[in-house]
Amino acid sequence: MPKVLISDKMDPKAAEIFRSRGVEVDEITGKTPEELKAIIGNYDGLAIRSSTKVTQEILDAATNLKVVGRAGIGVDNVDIPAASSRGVVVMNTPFGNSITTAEHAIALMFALARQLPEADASTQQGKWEKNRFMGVELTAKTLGLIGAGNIGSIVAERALGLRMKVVAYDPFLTEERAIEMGVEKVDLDTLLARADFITLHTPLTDQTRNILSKENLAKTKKGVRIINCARGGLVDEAALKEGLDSGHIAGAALDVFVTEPAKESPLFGTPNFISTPHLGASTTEAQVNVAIQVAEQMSDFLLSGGVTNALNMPSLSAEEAPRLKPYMALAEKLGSLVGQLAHGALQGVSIEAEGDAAALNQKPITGAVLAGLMRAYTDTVNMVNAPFLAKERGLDVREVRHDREGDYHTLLRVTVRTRDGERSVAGTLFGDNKPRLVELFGIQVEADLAGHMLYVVNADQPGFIGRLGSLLGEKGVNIGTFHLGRREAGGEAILLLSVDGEMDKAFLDTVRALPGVKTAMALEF
Ligand SMILES: NC(=O)c1ccc[n+]([C@@H]2O[C@H](COP(=O)([O-])OP(=O)(O)OC[C@H]3O[C@@H](n4cnc5c(N)ncnc54)[C@H](O)[C@@H]3O)[C@@H](O)[C@H]2O)c1
Ligand SMILES: O=C(O)[C@H](O)COP(=O)(O)O
Repeated sequence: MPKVLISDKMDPKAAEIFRSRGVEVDEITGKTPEELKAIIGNYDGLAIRSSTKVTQEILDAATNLKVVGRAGIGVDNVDIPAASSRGVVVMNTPFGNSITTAEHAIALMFALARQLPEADASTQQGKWEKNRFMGVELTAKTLGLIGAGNIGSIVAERALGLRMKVVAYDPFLTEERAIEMGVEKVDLDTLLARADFITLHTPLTDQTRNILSKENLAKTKKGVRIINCARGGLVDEAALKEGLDSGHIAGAALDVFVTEPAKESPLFGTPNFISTPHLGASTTEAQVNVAIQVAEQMSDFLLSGGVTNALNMPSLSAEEAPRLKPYMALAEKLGSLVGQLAHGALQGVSIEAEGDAAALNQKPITGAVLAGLMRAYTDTVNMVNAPFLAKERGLDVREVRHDREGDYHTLLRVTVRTRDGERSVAGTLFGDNKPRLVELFGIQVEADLAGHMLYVVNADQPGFIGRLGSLLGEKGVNIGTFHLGRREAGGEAILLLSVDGEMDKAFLDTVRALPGVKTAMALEF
């Protein structure tokens, strides 16, 4: 009988379902990482919320682990690459707590508008300070939504019901979807300049970290009120404190903090600052939803191999799996490459299969392309929900099969359409199972897309590769593989290098400063 550990506080429904399905379950919460390491080897499944950190170290000790189930949305507490490399499936419950979290954001918006916590404390101290607490109305105010995914769209719907005007910044939001949601799609600077209230609903990624930085907070309207129910790290907490102290920011409400549990913070005690201890998902209804979903999903997987809402595995029948697996790895890499390189809101994507690939079931391949593509924007996407999310967001997805065979016996081509035009990448399988990029934006380049990669577009000039190599050497960046392609002699050239470590902004800026460099970006696979 498979055995599951529930390591974070979860609704009792989860344990009930595991037991009724024939899965043995232990509920042991509040363990330190060391204590968890000592017992994790006994379990086939681990059911968590946000407290348990599923690190590489824990996974190393989890010799029997097959599945991690997150009763909730964010999986930033799980090392997904480490889990994938150990064959551990990671699942979440992407919709079970969205309404509840959106309601918390709205509750905090009201609390800020009317200074409810301070008014409550003062009244209960017998002060009756009727003149101290002058609030603002929400009606006709502008709400700036940063991130218009599941939770963001529910917040927008509620805010429109409150007769607010909603402006949204989300690179993934299409004009059509914005119109459907009744919001105005704007760029970040416009949102900062126009919003009376700003609410954040993005995952924490390299692009969103510090999205409300000191610099961006300075661009906000005087008197702005800020709400963060998404992830700590989206707002610069020190700059927020300065803005509140100076009076530029009229109020701020944080449910999430850079360091959690947040036992101390310079923000604590600041007038017009409200905080809650990561309560976004904490309602009876949401906790029952996510507990039931995670227990059902994990039981299905452990008992029959059924896969739902996995972040690192497609849903597949046992017969198709071996043949499709390398194609899906190729598809996800091509999607991820084009997602990381495409600029501007995506409008459409076409997935073409040629040669042997044309004979395969296209759905898992499409799912893998879309999951790779959208992972640049959301960490809740997986191969199963990617096509649904793409449809919901108005992305035009086309699948094309060509019977013809070109230079390769099998080929996948992914073309994305943005407002700036079309961009296309193509790849094949070497030896029927090794994914290889063979074309990038019309340039022939052969590369294995893996790990940390440096992407450089430069003018094809003698001496350039030497200069780049010397710079990498000086900076102590070790090159793993080196791939080169060019449009024509003396024209535009592309370099793709796999390197042994992460590259920071300062390093990329030095590459960008080399003569002839047009673009330099860090890519992750
Ligand atoms: N406080 C809580 O208890 C609580 C509860 C649930 C979810 N969350 C968090 O809320 C966040 C949103 O959840 P969701 O379900 O709506 O996720 P989602 O994936 O449906 O939506 C995220 C949105 O952010 C957008 N986005 C990505 N990068 C962006 C960028 N650079 N700028 C602007 N927008 C960008 C994406 O395109 C997407 O539309 C997640 O981080 C989740 O972990 C917190
Ligand atoms: O991402 C989520 O689902 C929320 O952050 C909820 O986290 P919790 O389950 O720890 O309340």
